[in-house]
Amino acid sequence: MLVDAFDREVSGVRVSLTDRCNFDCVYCHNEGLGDTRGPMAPRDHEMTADDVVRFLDVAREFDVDAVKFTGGEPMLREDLAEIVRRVPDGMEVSMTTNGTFLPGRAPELVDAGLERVNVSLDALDPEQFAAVTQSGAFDRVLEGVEAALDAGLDPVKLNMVLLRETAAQVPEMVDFVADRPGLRLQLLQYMPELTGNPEWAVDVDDVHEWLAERADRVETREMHGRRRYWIGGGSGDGPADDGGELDDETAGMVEVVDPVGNEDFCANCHRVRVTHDGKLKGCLNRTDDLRSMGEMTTEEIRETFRETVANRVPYYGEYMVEEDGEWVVDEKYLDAVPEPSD
Ligand SMILES: Nc1nc2c(ncn2[C@@H]2O[C@H](COP(=O)(O)OP(=O)(O)OP(=O)(O)O)[C@@H](O)[C@H]2O)c(=O)[nH]1
Ligand SMILES: C[S@@+](CC[C@H](N)C(=O)[O-])C[C@H]1O[C@@H](n2cnc3c(N)ncnc32)[C@H](O)[C@@H]1O
Ligand code: SF4
Ligand code: SF4
Repeated sequence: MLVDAFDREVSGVRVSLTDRCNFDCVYCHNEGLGDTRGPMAPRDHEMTADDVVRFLDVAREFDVDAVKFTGGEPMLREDLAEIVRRVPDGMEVSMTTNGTFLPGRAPELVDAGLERVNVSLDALDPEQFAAVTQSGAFDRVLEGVEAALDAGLDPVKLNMVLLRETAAQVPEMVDFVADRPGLRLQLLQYMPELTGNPEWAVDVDDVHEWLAERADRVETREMHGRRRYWIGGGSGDGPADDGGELDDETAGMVEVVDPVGNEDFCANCHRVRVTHDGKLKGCLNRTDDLRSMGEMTTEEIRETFRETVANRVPYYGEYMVEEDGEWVVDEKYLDAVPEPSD
């Protein structure tokens, strides 16, 4: 496995299959690339299925054992099932999607080898959902969640971005997953680094505190040091913290993804990203470290992957340092990486 200069092994890759999307969420970071484009926009700069598979074969050579397909909206790729089917053995295959295309297509993806899915759902109130996603597809997303569960993709994680406008929906969302075996909730701290509007964020410490009061068990994931709260699902004599057993099948699980200004999160980051047009990216938040894989020959991919890992640095605490309470780019990185040519 490749290891960067900060002792972080690279065990996962996140592949953006397109920068097109049928939604236009107000907060979207598009995996660090700015605005998404419309679903019908030209696709000629997207990696082909063969490119994606060649890349994954190289990643597997380097012992990467998980791939996440994302975007834009990855399900706009009509060849998605083919790509999933051709993922090399030994890699867990998951996808993050807005869910609208899961009805009707979930079974074929499972058949092709998809193991997990995260579905973005920012509110249970249709009007708030429409305001955030700038789309009216709320019912369709709920159908997508059902389709994923029916196809056996559980646990299905619902991704909810924590915004001031929708934060009041968190308790309802927690109940929603706690009442429904097979569902989990990820509360995503709003990341303003690439999208601005820091005033949209809520204080994530308050969210942790609120969850800790309700949780029967709290655990910390090695990946990013993320905290998980298990709610409900006590059996035996009482709640788990009173000596009863906690049943993971019936308990609701809520994970908080809180990267903003979080040095521990970055110190435990094991992922490299791939843009839809075939560039490697060592950090979600950076646009100055993109490396083109050129014609995407196996040798070019190998070389670019090695270089990307060798140059990866934790964003908070290394690339960004705190000065007088403000995060600023450490001077030594100001001219570190030239913009790649296409
Ligand atoms: N800054 C930062 N944010 C991340 C990182 N990974 C995930 N996130 C945030 O979490 C969001 C949801 O991520 P998902 O694509 O659903 O995947 P995930 O939750 O990281 O992955 P799994 O737990 O494996 O399903 C991302 O869009 C980011 O906002 C990361 O490495 N760095
Ligand atoms: C960029 S989307 C791509 C996949 C798919 N279109 C979807 O929405 O699930 C991946 C995830 O990023 C999250 N996301 C986008 N912009 C964000 C931001 N500024 N802060 C936190 N999460 C964000 C979305 O909510 C979604 O769960
Ligand atoms: S659905 Fe995903 S890619 Fe599309 S705008 Fe929303 S967050 Fe961005
Ligand atoms: S280094 Fe930090 S900000 Fe960058 S991708 Fe990893 S966890 Fe996210």
